Amino acid sequence: MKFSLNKLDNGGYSKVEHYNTENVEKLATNYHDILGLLGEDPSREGLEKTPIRVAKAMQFLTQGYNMNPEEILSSAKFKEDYRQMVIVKDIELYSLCEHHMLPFFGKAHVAYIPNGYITGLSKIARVVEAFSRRLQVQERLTLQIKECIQNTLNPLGVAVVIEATHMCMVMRGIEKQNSVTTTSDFTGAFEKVATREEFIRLISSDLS
Ligand SMILES: Nc1nc2c(ncn2[C@@H]2O[C@H](COP(=O)(O)OP(=O)(O)OP(=O)(O)O)[C@@H](O)[C@H]2O)c(=O)[nH]1
Ligand SMILES: [Zn+2]
Repeated sequence: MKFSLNKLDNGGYSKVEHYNTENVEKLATNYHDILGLLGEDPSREGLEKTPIRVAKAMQFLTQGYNMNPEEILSSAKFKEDYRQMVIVKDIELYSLCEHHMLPFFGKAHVAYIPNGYITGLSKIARVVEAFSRRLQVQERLTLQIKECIQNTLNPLGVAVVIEATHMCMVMRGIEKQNSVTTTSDFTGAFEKVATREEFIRLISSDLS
């Protein structure tokens, strides 16, 4: 079965240029076979375009591999003397666990204390996006965000907390509907208990 992205992409709203056409077509061929292996009839009307839809969805969900988070941060790095905590909290994230390729999703809270340079606030959220949109484990995601900010901005400290629900623990496996996993990682000034506590207090408060 040969799939062509352009032929099937007739919705008019998809930005084809963001997809790797060759890979989408190869993925679609494989998803066609997977549908058969799952006991479905890939040729029935409702599933006709499913392989190419899934292929595009998977490319979207893993687009972080094509992003360069260090470059994203450096692109909006401004000299500034502000040396207090900057917190961007409640950054939504959607990722895929690398063990089951099932979604995990939740929120990231990120803080840093500038040391001569600040960055554009949206860039912090973009860094979260660049590392989330890959096959991940929550611990590595937390660490990569922290290291990227530390290495690119050289701040006095970085703090990252992620709270997430893993569908591989909800929809299958242990089937715990309400379990939430929290991971955290800190550098520099945030290794001091008082600074860390201030950060935790501010991300827990509605006023921050
Ligand atoms: N540490 C960590 N574990 C994760 C993450 N996402 C999924 N997992 C876990 O990865 C583990 C994989 O364990 P395995 O025993 O190899 O896989 P499994 O038989 O599917 O495990 P169960 O989920 O317990 O059924 C499971 O315990 C998952 O809960 C993550 O982000 N971090
Ligand atoms: Zn999993």
